[in-house]
Formats: sequence, structure tokens, C-alpha cells
Amino acid sequence: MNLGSPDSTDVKDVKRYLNEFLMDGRVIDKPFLLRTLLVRGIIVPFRAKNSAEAYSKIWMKEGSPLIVISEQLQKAVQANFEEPVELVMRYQNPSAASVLKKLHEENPQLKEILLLPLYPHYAMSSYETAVEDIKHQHKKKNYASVLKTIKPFYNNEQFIYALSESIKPYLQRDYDKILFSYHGLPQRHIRKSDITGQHCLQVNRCCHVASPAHKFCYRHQTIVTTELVAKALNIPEEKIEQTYQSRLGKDPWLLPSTQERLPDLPGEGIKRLLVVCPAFVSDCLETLEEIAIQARQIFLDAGGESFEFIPCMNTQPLWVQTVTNWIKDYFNGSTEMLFE
Ligand SMILES: C=CC1=C(C)c2cc3[nH]c(cc4nc(cc5[nH]c(cc1n2)c(C)c5CCC(=O)O)C(CCC(=O)O)=C4C)c(C)c3C=C
Ligand SMILES: [Fe+2]
Ligand SMILES: [Fe+2]
Repeated sequence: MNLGSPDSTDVKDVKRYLNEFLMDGRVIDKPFLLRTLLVRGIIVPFRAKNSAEAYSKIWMKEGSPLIVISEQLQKAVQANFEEPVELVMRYQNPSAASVLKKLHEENPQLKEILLLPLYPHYAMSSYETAVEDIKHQHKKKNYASVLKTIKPFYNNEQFIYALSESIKPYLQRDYDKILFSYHGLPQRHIRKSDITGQHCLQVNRCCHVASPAHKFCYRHQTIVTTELVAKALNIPEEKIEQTYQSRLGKDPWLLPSTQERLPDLPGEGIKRLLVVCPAFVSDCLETLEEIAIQARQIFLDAGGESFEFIPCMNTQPLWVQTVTNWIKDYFNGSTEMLFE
């Protein structure tokens, strides 16, 4: 299960997509009336045209890169199984309701469904809303099957290995720094997901101090991914930096911001930059347009000399094998990857 895209780059389709996405109370977490006013009255009318233009720059002949690549991943994984492997999106198509219907109609004996949210890290606005949406649709129709979910895999050995191997070839050439740019979040979301109510963004160096809050802390989980990849690839500390991208609105988001850090780097002697986006396993608007086009321009305009975007794992054989292994382990009785 992935996030989803508009059906086309037409402004009306982009509007429909943005309305569904941003009216999700786990994304814009304001009371319903205020959210409606904000989303339908301000954000979508002002954003839709620019978003549609951004999508047009990266659209493939088969459709949105996020969907096309996720479909390719689904087909590659399906090739390793007799059991059906389906792709589902949180917003727009194919929806959880339609995929569940299809699965149960085509497989009347269906006993178990294993859900893989295609997000390495836990966030209320990505992993949690995806899981809750499909659970809700499953319960609504009273399906007899059991639905199990794979947990965020930010620190999973095979994920780290596949991600590190996807980065490795880019480290062969000379570079000054590798930037790990993760999708950002409002800081409020980090506090809301803190099950202790007193750890996240409250304790000094919270993400480095052991706490049960880490199970739901996006910031902690992104930091761990960066540290594990750095260790796997032996990247010196001074050559790594972590930032957060894609900010929306005026609330404080996670820092440092990718867009704000980029223009500073050349002045600090960072002229040759590598950028990787490990919050995404499939390339999408936020990597292909925001990073590979916009961020590159910001960096080069500020005096940077080379900017290399490292693509997501997409359909790389090691990633397909990793997903396949998780599913096989589950069917062989392992509960290690399951979210309880
Ligand atoms: C990686 C996980 C993601 C988190 C966490 C997340 C939070 C989040 N996003 C928005 C607002 C937007 N995000 C948009 C696109 C988008 N976001 C993710 C992933 C996460 N978002 C992906 C994979 C994509 C790309 C979709 C595609 O079709 O390629 C957009 C839409 C595009 C735009 O207009 O910029 C918005 C809006 C918020 C507000 C948020 C947390 C609160
Ligand atoms: Fe997003
Ligand atoms: Fe935290």
C-alpha cells in the first residue's frame, strides 16, 4: 500500500486528490470545520494549479511515477508467488475498498491478507492513516479474512542492506556530502504520537535517549535509518547531513529544512552534493520534482557544482527480494515483521 496520486495532471483531478488527502484528519489535524475551511477554501484552490504543473513535469506516458513504479514492484513480487499480490493506494485509485472487494470476489477461500505499507517510518499521516483506512474498509464489509500488517521497517537489516546497496555506486565518485532528505512533518504530529506524553521534542536529544515513544516517533526512526546506512557504507560523520523536505503551511515542521539548508552548503565548501530520500521506496513527485528538479536548481544557483539525486529503490532486485523474503517469512510462521 502506497500513498496515491491524482488520476491525471488535470487541475480537476489534482483538486479531487488534494481534497481527499488533506481532508484526512491524520494529515491536517484540525477540527473538521476549520479543516474544511482551510483545505477547501484556501490550500486546494491556491495549490492545485501549481501541483498540477509540478506533476506534469514528471508524469510518465503510463501515468504517475508513484503508481507506475508501485505497479512494477507489485508485478515483480507477484512473480515470486502463486498467491495474489495486489497494489492499493491510500488516496484515489486503486482504493482499499475496491482492492478488498476484488481480492475476496476472486478468491472466495481467502483466509489471510498481509498488508505492507510502503513506508519505512511510522507517521500518523502516512503509515497510520494507510493501515487504519484499510482496517476500516475491511471491518465495514465484515470480511471473514484476517488482516495482518508489516511494521515500519526503518531499522530492518534487509531494508538497510538494500538501501545501502542502492546508494553505494554513487559514493565511488568524489563528493563533499551526502544529504539524507526525509519527508517532513509538523512538529505537533511528533508530540501527538508520543505515547509517553513527555518524551518527543521535550527531553534533551530525545531521539537518542531510549524510550517507548520511539515505536511511533518518525524523527527517531529517520535518524536511525541514516545512522545504520552510514555505518553500513562506512560514510564519515562529517560527510553526512539529515534534513526534512516538503513543508506545507506555517506551523513549525521538523528541522533542518532541506530547502533552507541547500543554499548554505556551497558557502560551507560543499560543492559536490549527493541527495538520497529514504522516506520513499518509490520515486514520486516529492523526489523527482521537489528534489531532482527544484532542489538541484537551488543548490546550483547558490554556487554548487554538482548535484546527484540517488533514485529510490523502486524495482531494484535487492528490494524486490527483500519484500519477497518478508512475505515468505510471514507465511512460514514468522511474526518478527508484524505490527502488533
Ligand atoms: C513518506 C511519507 C509521507 C509523509 C509522512 C507525508 C506527510 C505529509 N504530506 C503532506 C502534504 C503533501 N504531500 C504530498 C505528496 C506526497 N507525500 C508523500 C509521502 C508522505 N507525506 C508522497 C509519497 C507524496 C507524493 C505523491 C505522488 O503522487 O507522487 C502532497 C501532494 C503534492 C503537492 O501538492 O505537493 C501534499 C500536499 C502533509 C501536509 C503531510 C503531513 C502532515
Ligand atoms: Fe506528503
Ligand atoms: Fe522522538
